[in-house]
Amino acid sequence: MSTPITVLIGPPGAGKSTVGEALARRLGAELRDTDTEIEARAGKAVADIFVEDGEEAFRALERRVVAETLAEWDGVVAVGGGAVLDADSRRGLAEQHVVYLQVEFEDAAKRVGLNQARPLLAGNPRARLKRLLEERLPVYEGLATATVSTSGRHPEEVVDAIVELLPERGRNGGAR
Ligand SMILES: Nc1ncnc2c1ncn2[C@@H]1O[C@H](COP(=O)(O)OP(=O)(O)OP(=O)(O)O)[C@@H](O)[C@H]1O
Ligand SMILES: O=C(O)C1=C[C@@H](O)[C@@H](O)[C@H](O)C1
Ligand SMILES: [Mg+2]
Repeated sequence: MSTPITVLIGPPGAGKSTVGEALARRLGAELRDTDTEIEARAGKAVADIFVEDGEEAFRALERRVVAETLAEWDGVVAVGGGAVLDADSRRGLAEQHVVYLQVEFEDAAKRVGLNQARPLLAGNPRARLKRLLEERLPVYEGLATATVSTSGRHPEEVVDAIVELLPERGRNGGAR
């Protein structure tokens, strides 16, 4: 059994994957991005899982990957934006050091773009993203050990802010 150094949560466009990579590099640790792990296991992109198997199948796989990752990973973790919607995953996250990456709506909209493969935003991406941010805000805030704003900050500046807030073990790159 291992414990991640920290777990990044936040909505699409918060920069979990980008900042997660940069944070892991800074700490000399490795990143596990649950979306990437799900894609590896399913052998297809997240968007294709949504289309071919449905969101429920995606969420079931996500629940398993989150549980296994929290139990076995000792580096940095980035969880999919909607992983916090699952009660079991929330219970697991409640025992972790969790950084909520905050993003203003306009920044998230710009970062996500309109052409990218984000199945939950299909249809009317701006309206869907706005509602998603509003609905999930209390869930992200409720799980956060620390909150870091990403708007107007370069990913490396976001990493600076996270490192400041990490417990001692994290700042040593996970050495105990
Ligand atoms: N601080 C930042 N400033 C500007 N652009 C950023 C920042 N962080 C990430 N980006 C850009 O925003 C886009 C989305 O970032 P990323 O994929 O890391 O978000 P995410 O939170 O992992 O989203 P998802 O939940 O969909 O996986 C990428 O093109 C990335 O380069
Ligand atoms: O916010 C969400 O619900 C999602 C975010 C992405 O990370 C992916 O996990 C997927 O597109 C769903
Ligand atoms: Mg991501």
